[in-house]
Amino acid sequence: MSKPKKGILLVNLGTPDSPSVPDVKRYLTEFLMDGRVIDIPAWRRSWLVKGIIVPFRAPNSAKLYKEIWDDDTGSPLLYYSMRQQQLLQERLGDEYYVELAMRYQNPSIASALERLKQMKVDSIRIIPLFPQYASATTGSVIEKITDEIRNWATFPAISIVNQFFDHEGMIDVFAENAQRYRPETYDHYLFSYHGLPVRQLLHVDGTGTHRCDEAKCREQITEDNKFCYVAQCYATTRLIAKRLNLNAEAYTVCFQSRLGKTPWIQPYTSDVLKDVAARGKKRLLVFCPAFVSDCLETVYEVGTEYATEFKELGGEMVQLVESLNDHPKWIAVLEKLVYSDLPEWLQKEKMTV
Ligand SMILES: C=CC1=C(C)c2cc3[nH]c(cc4nc(cc5[nH]c(cc1n2)c(C)c5CCC(=O)O)C(CCC(=O)O)=C4C)c(C)c3C=C
Ligand SMILES: [Fe+2]
Ligand SMILES: [Fe+2]
Repeated sequence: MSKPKKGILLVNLGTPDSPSVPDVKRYLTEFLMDGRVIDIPAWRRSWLVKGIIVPFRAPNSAKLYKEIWDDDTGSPLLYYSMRQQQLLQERLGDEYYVELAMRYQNPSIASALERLKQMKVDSIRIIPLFPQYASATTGSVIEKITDEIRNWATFPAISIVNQFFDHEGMIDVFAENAQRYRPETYDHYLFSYHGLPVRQLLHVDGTGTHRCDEAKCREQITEDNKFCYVAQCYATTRLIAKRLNLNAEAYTVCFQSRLGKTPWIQPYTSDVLKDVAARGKKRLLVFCPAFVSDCLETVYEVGTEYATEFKELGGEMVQLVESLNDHPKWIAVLEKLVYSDLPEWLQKEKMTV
């Protein structure tokens, strides 16, 4: 019998094929028609997404995508995801086949799974590239993969990394990336995570018994909130802050990229900018630890939009700490996620983060 062949499937969110309006429309339609993203009845979602959100949003989103699109490498999200795939493949060697897929658009999950099937792999390790668990991201990737493989005649051994919000190596890379900006020279620090509609914070213990109790989730991960996105965002923050010796008054956790009129997780980053500017803070260092690759939401929303807004409010500068991208230590973390049977938080005796 030949050596075992192990398949690895990295999955990130997705990006349009190009910054043209038709490609952005196609991307937004697939993304927002996902029932885990816009979690309302299908007929209303279809009417809202196809009739209102996409026609009105796509031309503006296409302009923003043009701002971040590189002539040679295209979308930063796809570029860094491909680098992660390539570098992880180099680290793991030829016993492994590392595939990359995007939840929306290309390379598609169906095509990546088909390639793994054709390679006759014995196992598939699925790594959704979202440190903190959310139904709209990791949950959606798992649902989509399950749908795609439903009719396979034979299943290889399949395993999933469902969260890695407290991975020490990941925390180290964010802290190390901050060092190059001399963090001690800033007068406040933001940890700006992608937001979610509040109504999606149900089932935070996995049984449907508990919903998010934000006041508690800000403090600790427990048995009752171990799948809560908010609790995990605060836990990631505490660990990075500890690595950088930041005390609790020096930083604020906030949530960006709100869509629509329903309440999303608060505080909103745009409100926090106003608040810190009013408190006379001038120099902000901003971390975005929900993203493992730089993308529209980091490069443009934080690096350009929030930076401009903050200056208009009287601030001096906003510095974005780049994401994990192709940092060698991040690729080493991915390698550990390939090997580890249990996530770090399950290996600890008590959940103390
Ligand atoms: C942490 C990861 C993410 C969560 C959680 C998430 C939830 C979420 N997003 C939208 C709507 C949009 N998000 C958009 C872009 C975008 N979102 C993420 C990640 C998460 N989203 C990333 C990495 C990106 C950037 C992709 C890129 O190509 O660079 C967009 C598109 C851009 C725009 O038009 O503004 C939308 C729309 C919802 C509704 C949601 C939760 C329910
Ligand atoms: Fe998003
Ligand atoms: Fe919570």
